[in-house]
Amino acid sequence: MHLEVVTPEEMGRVDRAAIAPGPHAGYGLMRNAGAAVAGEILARYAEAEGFFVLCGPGNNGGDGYVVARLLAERGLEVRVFADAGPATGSDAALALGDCPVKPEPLSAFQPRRAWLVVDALFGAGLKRPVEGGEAAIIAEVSNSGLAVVAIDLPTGLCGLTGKPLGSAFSADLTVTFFRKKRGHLLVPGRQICGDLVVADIGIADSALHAVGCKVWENQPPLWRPIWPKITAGTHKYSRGHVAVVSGGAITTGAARLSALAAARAGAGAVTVLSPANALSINAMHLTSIMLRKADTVSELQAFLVDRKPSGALLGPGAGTGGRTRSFARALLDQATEASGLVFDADAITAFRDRADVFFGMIRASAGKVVLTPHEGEFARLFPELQDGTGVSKVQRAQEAAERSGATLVLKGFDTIVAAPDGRAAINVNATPHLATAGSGDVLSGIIASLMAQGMPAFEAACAGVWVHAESGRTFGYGLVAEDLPDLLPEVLQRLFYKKVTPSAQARS
Ligand SMILES: NC(=O)C1=CN([C@@H]2O[C@H](COP(=O)(O)OP(=O)(O)OC[C@H]3O[C@@H](n4cnc5c(N)ncnc54)[C@H](OP(=O)(O)O)[C@@H]3O)[C@@H](O)[C@H]2O)[C@@H](O)CC1
Ligand SMILES: Nc1ncnc2c1ncn2[C@@H]1O[C@H](COP(=O)(O)OP(=O)(O)O)[C@@H](O)[C@H]1O
Ligand SMILES: [K+]
Repeated sequence: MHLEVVTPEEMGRVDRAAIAPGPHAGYGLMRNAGAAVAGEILARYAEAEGFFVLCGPGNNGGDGYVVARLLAERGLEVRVFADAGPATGSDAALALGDCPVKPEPLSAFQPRRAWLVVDALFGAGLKRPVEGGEAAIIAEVSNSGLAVVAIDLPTGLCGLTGKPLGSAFSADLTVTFFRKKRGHLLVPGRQICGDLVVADIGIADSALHAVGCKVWENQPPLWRPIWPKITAGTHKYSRGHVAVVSGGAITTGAARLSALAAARAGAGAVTVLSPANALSINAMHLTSIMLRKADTVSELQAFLVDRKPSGALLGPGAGTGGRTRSFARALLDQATEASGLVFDADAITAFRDRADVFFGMIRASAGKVVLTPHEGEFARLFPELQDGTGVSKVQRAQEAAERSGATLVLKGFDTIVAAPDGRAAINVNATPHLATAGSGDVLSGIIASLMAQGMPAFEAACAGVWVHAESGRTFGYGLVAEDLPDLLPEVLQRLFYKKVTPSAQARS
């Protein structure tokens, strides 16, 4: 499985590198692309009574002419619609020349029951909002309810941002080539694409080297090889010790959710640091998790010196005032290279008017730092990068990571993890069932735990986001945040399952 996710511009560079060898290599790739699309159509829509192929003026339209030819050569009923023809001498012009079906104008299009629409209007070359004749035909097809197969990208979907540019098709199936594009995975693009198939059209993997892609789909191969190992010599503190800062008497639940999640994710010891006024309520609800009083910075510092936790989490239920800010400073100041620090929820909001101070503290810290904002919290620290600016969610997270010096987890259905060095991952296994109070507290606890166990920040964040989402999917309807930590063992068994025979002796 290839996990790189490219931009349309990067794909263009890959295409150009692939077609450099000869004058007809471009048309060769186009024929392969069209054959891949036709193959998927025949496999999935064999019962269609006919095929409308809508072709644009560029190479996406060229792919469409290839599909039309291949379907027509099988004796199937095919009608092609196009307004502007391809540029003379282009690959698309060669494809049109080989196509036995004469194009009709878009205005002649009329839906017919049981026919399939093949969308080859615009793909990676979409440059401006879709309007006019193309917008009209998109509306007509949408109203007709006919199934749509999109070539490369549904027309109107921006392959970079995942957002529509003007009118856009909603496809049932999208067939793209070589690698997924960001717009296929970001919302709403992911929904607009329908099923997504990535076809091999003969471009060598090495063509990616020149592009230096640093964005991946978040899947276990990215981080499973460095998931913390346990052996016969492991003891509880060598598995990582996580400190979770609790809020006051009526906001303690969030920290306990995080603490339990940290323990379930493998930390050998977890301590809740509680204000005096919440000690008894925390004590009543904690069993394997330890508890220590920490009202002041000096009490926190004494704990850090005394117990040397390898991870800490500040934010869930912590409050947005001076205690949270001074605790953040103490954690960052005393961190070593082995320390993993997560700042979530209130710890992010506490710095809303002092973002640059916070970023300065993060940069000066020796620790591995992860910030886990949802869009609202993100906008408080990075108002100029908030959603709606036309910039993709991947780029917003990358810029925020670079600016803050922390690994960013920008949450949502399409959570982005971005490292300050430009690496980023797009998560794809979340379920809307995760939209429940406290679910983010569980996530931050898992990430703190994985860093405390030695994982680097980017991989810990990617792994945490994936197992958190997988837990949500495993439960489904009725999920509340309390369920998530208890689902982690099942998810981790599936992830690391090893067959054990009855006579096998344990070696590790
Ligand atoms: N070897 C390869 O390269 C391979 C590429 N492949 C295929 O090529 C596709 C990319 O092709 P592409 O670059 O020609 O872009 P494409 O999506 O056809 O659109 C460009 C045209 O549309 C126009 N236009 C844009 N927006 C518009 C709008 N809103 N409203 C109206 N017009 C608009 C734009 O006009 P212009 O701005 O130049 O005036 C230009 O004429 C890719 O998606 C894949 O399917 C495969 O064959 C595999 C091998
Ligand atoms: N619609 C959704 N689809 C998938 N995941 C979601 C959705 N809404 C929220 N989530 C996930 O649920 C978690 C919620 O975190 P957050 O908003 O911080 O909640 P809380 O503060 O209540 O703990 C995040 O991991 C987020 O990515
Ligand atoms: K298309």
